[in-house]
Amino acid sequence: MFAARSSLRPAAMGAVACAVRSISSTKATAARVAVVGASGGIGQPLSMLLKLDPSIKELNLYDIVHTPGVAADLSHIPFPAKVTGYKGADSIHAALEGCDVIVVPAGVPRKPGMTRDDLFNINAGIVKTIAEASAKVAPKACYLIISNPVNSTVPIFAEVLKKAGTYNPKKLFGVTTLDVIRANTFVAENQGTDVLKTNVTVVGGHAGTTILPLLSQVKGASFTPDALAALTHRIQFGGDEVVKAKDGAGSATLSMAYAGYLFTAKLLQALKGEKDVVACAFVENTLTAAPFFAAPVTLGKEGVEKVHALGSLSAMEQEALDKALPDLLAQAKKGVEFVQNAK
Ligand SMILES: NC(=O)c1ccc[n+]([C@@H]2O[C@H](COP(=O)([O-])OP(=O)(O)OC[C@H]3O[C@@H](n4cnc5c(N)ncnc54)[C@H](O)[C@@H]3O)[C@@H](O)[C@H]2O)c1
Ligand SMILES: O=C(O)C[C@H](O)C(=O)O
Repeated sequence: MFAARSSLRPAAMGAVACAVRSISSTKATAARVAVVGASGGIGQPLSMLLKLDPSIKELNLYDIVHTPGVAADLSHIPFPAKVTGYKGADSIHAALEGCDVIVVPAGVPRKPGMTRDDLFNINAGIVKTIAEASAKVAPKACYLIISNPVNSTVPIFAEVLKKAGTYNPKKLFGVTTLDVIRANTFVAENQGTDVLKTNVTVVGGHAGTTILPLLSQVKGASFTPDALAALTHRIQFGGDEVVKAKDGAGSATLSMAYAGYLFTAKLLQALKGEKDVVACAFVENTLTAAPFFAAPVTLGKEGVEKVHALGSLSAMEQEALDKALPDLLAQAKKGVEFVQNAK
């Protein structure tokens, strides 16, 4: 339980637009943010939530399709961010240039029966192209990777930046906030507690059994052994629940847009100098043998300020962590080799 309640629910997420708007007159606007994959199931609602954030000055929407329409639509919402649509590969440099934060929900989603790793063959190339453009025109930006499989796409992004000589491990994040908000929802339901006061730390990776909710650290909670096993499984396979319910029409989009916005908003607050901003994210660290591992992170003006230790784990959590590490290592290696072997 590292994150305070406010750290996962920024004030601007009062959800009611007028409440958000009332903040806009009091906060200086500054940030330039790009969304890559802005016309997709996640990209559109995420872009809308970002448009409602008064700390954003410019919102650049890039995709290979439809961005002029999405941008025109969002531009009529009366918030400060200037929204511009960029469509097609020729415009990616213009879209990313000068951005402080680049959020990446580009690529194909799962269908029932698929694992996230099954998306690798298509999404690895997409993410590599975006990383190359980022290294060229926005080498100092923070990069927030949503595209799956996150356990491999983040190492791909890092490897491209390393090749270009622009990699800064403090500024590359795999977005695992959806695992945290799912955990909060399911735990509060199970415990009969206020979901707005529930904060679960989720570490590890973002795929099945690599997702490790630390339920032993939830303050005040008490789980039966059956509930513990069922909740852990539901948090780990929450994505599959949505994929199955959508029945071929994709994976989580709305909850992911909310999660993506939440993490972006936290980062923007920290970049502006706000202190003690903590959120879980999949970042490079030495907590385990895996090169990237989701953990609670203090965010600061330069990105990652501090990666927190995992704290004490139950025997079940330690066992799950030990089992997840070979998968995390293999999935990271697959990403790195994809870039190293590319022509
Ligand atoms: N990290 C997470 O927790 C999480 C949660 C949900 C989904 N996802 C992943 O996010 C990705 C997007 O999901 P979605 O439901 O929005 O899919 P979607 O198909 O609805 O949208 C993807 C968008 O990416 C665009 N795109 C494709 N190639 C591109 C390129 N080269 N450059 C820029 N844009 C490109 C498409 O045109 C489309 O608009 C998937 O890989 C999905 O698995 C991750
Ligand atoms: O399940 C998926 O494929 C999408 C996403 O990673 C999720 O957790 O919902």
